[in-house]
Amino acid sequence: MLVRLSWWPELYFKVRKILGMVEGEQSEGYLVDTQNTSVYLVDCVSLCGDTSGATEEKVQVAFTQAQQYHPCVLLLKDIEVLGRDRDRQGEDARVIATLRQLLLDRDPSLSHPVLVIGTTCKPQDVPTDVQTAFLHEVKIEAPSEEQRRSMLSMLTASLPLGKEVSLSKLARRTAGFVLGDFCALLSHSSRAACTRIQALSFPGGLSEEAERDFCTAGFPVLEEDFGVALDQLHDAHSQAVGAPKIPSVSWQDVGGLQEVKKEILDTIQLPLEHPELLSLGLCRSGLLLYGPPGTGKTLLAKAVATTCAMTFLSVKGPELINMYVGQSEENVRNVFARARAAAPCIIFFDELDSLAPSRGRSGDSGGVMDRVVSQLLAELDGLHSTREVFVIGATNRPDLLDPALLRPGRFDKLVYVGINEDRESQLQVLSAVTRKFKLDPSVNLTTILEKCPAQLTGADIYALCSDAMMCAVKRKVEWMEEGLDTESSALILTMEDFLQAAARLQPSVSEQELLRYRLIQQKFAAC
Ligand SMILES: Nc1ncnc2c1ncn2[C@@H]1O[C@H](COP(=O)(O)OP(=O)(O)OP(=O)(O)O)[C@@H](O)[C@H]1O
Repeated sequence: MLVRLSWWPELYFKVRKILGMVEGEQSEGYLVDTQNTSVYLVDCVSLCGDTSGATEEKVQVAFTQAQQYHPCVLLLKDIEVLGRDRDRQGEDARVIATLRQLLLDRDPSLSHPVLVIGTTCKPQDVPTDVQTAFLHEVKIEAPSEEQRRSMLSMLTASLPLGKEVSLSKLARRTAGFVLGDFCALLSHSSRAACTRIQALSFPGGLSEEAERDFCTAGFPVLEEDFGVALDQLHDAHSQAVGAPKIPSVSWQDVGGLQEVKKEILDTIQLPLEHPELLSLGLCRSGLLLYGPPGTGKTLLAKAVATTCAMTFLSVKGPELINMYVGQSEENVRNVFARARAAAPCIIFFDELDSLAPSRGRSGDSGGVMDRVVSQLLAELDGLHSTREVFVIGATNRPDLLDPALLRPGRFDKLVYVGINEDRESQLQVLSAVTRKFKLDPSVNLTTILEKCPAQLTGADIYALCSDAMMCAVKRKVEWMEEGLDTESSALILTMEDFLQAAARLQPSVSEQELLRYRLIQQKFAAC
């Protein structure tokens, strides 16, 4: 693939300067330039032999071959794999020495040298002797919105796009995406377009040959196809250690919790809207939501991200813990790096207590958790220089957290998210959850709540509604079997569905647990 160097201006000017091209010229360039410069691409994995000698020989051959094409760029992909022994733990001194020598020894008689560019996504794994043999080090950050737009416009230049497709909008929705992600986005969108057209025009399916002809003829990719592809990619990403994504939870989806909403918005929205306040250096970047499970902590954080048009990176504490030495700390570092790349961003740490328990008490022999907590503290302290990344932590057990986490400048704002104990707040939640349902006119939400236990979390009310929905679905299926209803008619929930569900509803937080949470709340309110 051609890589447009203007996306990475620093790299662009260095390459042009070294290749002897006019310095400071403003036109855009490609890695494969028009001035008779070739790129000789070598995947370093293919250079790894069974023995040090074999690897050394392959490396030498690669350099000799590149020399034949000069002036050229020798692009060594994933250079960190060279100079590692076979189990990738220790270093292979022989290969490192050879590579260093090849990098440093250039034929001065050549007017245009072979320019060696090494690429890596793990700079910490590149042996120091190899790293220091390179003259320049260019860190390629995740592309900005403008660069993403420019990438999209180049990659879609030959694609027939629907009129309503806005590349600027797509660039805004793809914070944190890199070039590879855009290539995947395009192939997923084309596939979605193909599936859509086939389903519409050829419901019976196509023969293999007809399908090939159809694909060759081309078809327009619409905004909805990009939407499908983006959802697929975001889902795939979030299977790994979370990927930033702008959620679609509105305040209407959150019932009650007015006070908590206000506290969060004051902490996050105010500094974003009034950056002049930031210059005083008094802004918070961390907020801790605590309270019983299912009270809407995650939902609240998502709603804030949606309202402030921020990307949302959700990470569950245990997901970051890894058995390999140093990997857990690196996972923590990566989360913050991803968030910075997708700024403005909210990092939501769910189950924070499992990621940052009190140090010295976690009981793991290698002190892994202590190191993770220290890394997390360092990253939180570093947030003061990156103004657009906020951290929201959520936990059911704030008493288990390392106290250093709650010091000023870190998670210094604690907000209790409790269960709904009065019918008024329960009604607000029930109205929010049933907002998108089709209800029979006989449904009276207040009467339903009177039949429910006195103390309910948001998740309990959600369970009540999904149970009522199941009753309605069962009834509809029965009616359809009897020929009394059709699949296309809307699913309507009746009062009877809700009453059946209410009779079965068990509160998820017991009286005893509630008492414990109240004690915790009192303890932290007094701090
Ligand atoms: N205030 C609320 N308004 C509407 N729905 C709510 C509310 N609180 C909770 N819910 C519903 O309950 C579900 C679970 O809530 P959520 O995951 O936000 O709770 P949580 O406090 O983060 O739980 P946990 O501590 O177990 O992670 C939500 O998906 C939502 O459907």
